[in-house]
Amino acid sequence: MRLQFFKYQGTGNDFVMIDNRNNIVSKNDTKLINRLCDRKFGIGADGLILLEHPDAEGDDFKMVYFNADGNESTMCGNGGRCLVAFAKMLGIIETEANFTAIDGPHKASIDKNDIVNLQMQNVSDIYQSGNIAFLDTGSPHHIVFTDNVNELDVKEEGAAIRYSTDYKEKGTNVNFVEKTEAEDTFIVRTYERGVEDETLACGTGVTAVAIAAHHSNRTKASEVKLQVPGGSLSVSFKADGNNYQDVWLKGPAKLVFKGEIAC
Ligand SMILES: N[C@@H](CCC[C@H](N)C(=O)O)C(=O)O
Repeated sequence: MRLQFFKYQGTGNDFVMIDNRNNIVSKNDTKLINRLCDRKFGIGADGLILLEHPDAEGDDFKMVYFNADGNESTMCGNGGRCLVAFAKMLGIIETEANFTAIDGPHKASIDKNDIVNLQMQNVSDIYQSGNIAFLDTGSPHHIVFTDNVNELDVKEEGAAIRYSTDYKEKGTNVNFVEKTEAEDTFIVRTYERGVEDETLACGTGVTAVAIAAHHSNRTKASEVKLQVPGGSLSVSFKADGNNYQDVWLKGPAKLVFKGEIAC
């Protein structure tokens, strides 16, 4: 069988996209999904996303996300943004989208330059102690504020935290963050669970970083700019004490190529 796929990237976080409205891919086929994401034996990607018919009334589509290891996982912010661009390319939406992912409903908009603004879940549960924070923005994120982010071995240091006894059950994503000279701008490098390596960007990760930076008074901005190895993202929110609402993740989402693969 030959499978039609589309490859997208959002600030270098890359995804295989499959239109699964006819159930051509089984969600239990971990081996196949892992192989499609493999950079030597497959297409190559940090994750794979199935676009499916919506379950919820008023939705345009449903998002089902898998990490590169082939396992279904929690929310992917950059993947959600890329899925909106994919839905536009398929003619399912024009400039606005409503869809449901594993963490609940999302709204999004896309402009003529493929800049996608995606509403993320509200956050109120934030652990913060010194240079460390932990919060869930649809996916779990451990955050380390540091002053030498570009000198770190993110794969080695991220893995040590991800597999530590604190997180051993489910694991976590790990973000290393440095504040720039600008009051509202941070540099972020992320180790992703399920990829088990540094990726060029992580949407739920930068969302967590923006909220943690504001919560710990590292910035007063309610629109935070994040510089990641793959480009620039921004996160805006309304803060009321520990409650972060109306949280939006914004940045580019681009088609890289499309093709067919034997499987
Ligand atoms: N790249 C993602 C996060 C994907 C999920 C993560 N790997 C996990 O399993 O928690 C993003 O853009 O948010």
